[in-house]
Amino acid sequence: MEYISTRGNVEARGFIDTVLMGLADDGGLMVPVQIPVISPDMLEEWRKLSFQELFLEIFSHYTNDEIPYDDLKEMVYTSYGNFRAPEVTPLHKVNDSLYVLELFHGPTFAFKDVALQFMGELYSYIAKVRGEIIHILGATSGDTGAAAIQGVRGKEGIKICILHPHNKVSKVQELQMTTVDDSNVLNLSVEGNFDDCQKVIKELFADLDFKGKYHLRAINSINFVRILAQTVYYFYAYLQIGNSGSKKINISVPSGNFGNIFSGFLAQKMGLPINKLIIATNENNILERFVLTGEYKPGGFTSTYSPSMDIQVASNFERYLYYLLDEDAVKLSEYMAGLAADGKITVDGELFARVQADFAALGVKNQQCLDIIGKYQQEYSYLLDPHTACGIAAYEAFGGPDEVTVTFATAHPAKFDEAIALTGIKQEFPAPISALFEMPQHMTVVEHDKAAIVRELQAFYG
Ligand SMILES: Cc1ncc(COP(=O)(O)O)c(C=O)c1O
Ligand SMILES: N[C@@H](CCOP(=O)(O)O)C(=O)O
Repeated sequence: MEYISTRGNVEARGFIDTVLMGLADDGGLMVPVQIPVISPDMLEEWRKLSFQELFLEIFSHYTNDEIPYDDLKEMVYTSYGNFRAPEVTPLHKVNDSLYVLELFHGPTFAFKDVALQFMGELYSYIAKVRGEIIHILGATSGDTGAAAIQGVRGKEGIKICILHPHNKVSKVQELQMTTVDDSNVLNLSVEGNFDDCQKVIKELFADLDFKGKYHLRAINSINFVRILAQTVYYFYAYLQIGNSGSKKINISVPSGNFGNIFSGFLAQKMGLPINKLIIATNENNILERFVLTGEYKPGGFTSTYSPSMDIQVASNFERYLYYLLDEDAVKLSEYMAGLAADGKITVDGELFARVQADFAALGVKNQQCLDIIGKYQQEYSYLLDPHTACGIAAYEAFGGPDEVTVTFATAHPAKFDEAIALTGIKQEFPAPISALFEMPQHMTVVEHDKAAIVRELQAFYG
């Protein structure tokens, strides 16, 4: 398997080089030359596999034996050894038409742990066997940063710098990142929003001299390995539901940077028969507007009760557009140039019809999000975090009578008590979260100014 850029100007390369490249050197995103297709018989075989075994099967189609099987296996088992659920991502049945896939049993209580605990092991492995210097640079609206830091803290040969928007992440998210005192971790708290943080890091990755000189590596979903690791739980959820009779299976995904739902799109292309892929967003509803109107137009940032999804510029939209344009890198580059020049992309006609066939989408208002949390607590004694609540609202909007919907629970409610408290519900924090409130914090507050951020990075990476 080789990997190329959505923009067509990067020579094809293997798995490890793709991981190391992160953002493609031509400013695009790396994708496999050909997506492997899993036959229905093979899928049936996979039904009996554990999460870890499924992970190994899926990755074997992508890694070209660049990592010996036993090494990969060890990384996978180590990555999920510290999850609080033996199934890694257990499926919780709410009622006959709704399941919740709990993706929050990792060390930082959010779905990002699933891919990032593995990426921590992978980067550590690459540092050892290839002698590569690993200087991670990432942007976060709260969860990616916490999971990535946890995945690599204290690891030899690795340094990590994470930019988060100052005072725009939840208190628990901030504490998870900033109470880590390992010397290989730097937290920059940027006066701005997540889009501002992501824009700076993308500019730095696109500056090939800077990227090369400081050995910058990506942990955000611009890195294809993040997307691939996230496909595993789509397969796992689908196969765990077992025989749903004649019912079709939908998946509802709280969405922001479009990485998680793109993993579902990839799983579908690999042959997983998902019925509807449902995009759930909050009031930053750029993705809903795209699915409803064909216009993708970032702008009008709003702070909401689901802050991790307060995102306007969705990184992986480019990967989807590439497939929508039938893998035509020239056309894709024209669309992206149009986005840079006009601030929007519009698709119509047959392309727009395909978008509407690929996704359903709902932007959930703040009050509706709180109402859903209250309703599920009252009716099912099941406490949702505000991101998951958006996913449930979208299930309620799009789930059909002959369908079962799996909604992804992307975070534990304890991470977002600011919103939960507004519903009047009092929750108990898990011990590792309570402990954070007693620990000293380490972060540097910086202006939203690229030059100031670069100075911090130069001093840190050396
Ligand atoms: C809790 C939570 N839910 C949903 C999302 C949205 O996921 P994605 O950015 O992959 O669309 C995020 C952040 O990305 C998140 O942290
Ligand atoms: N919500 C995310 C935003 C970054 O998304 P990523 O999937 O590209 O890492 C976060 O928690 O930081």
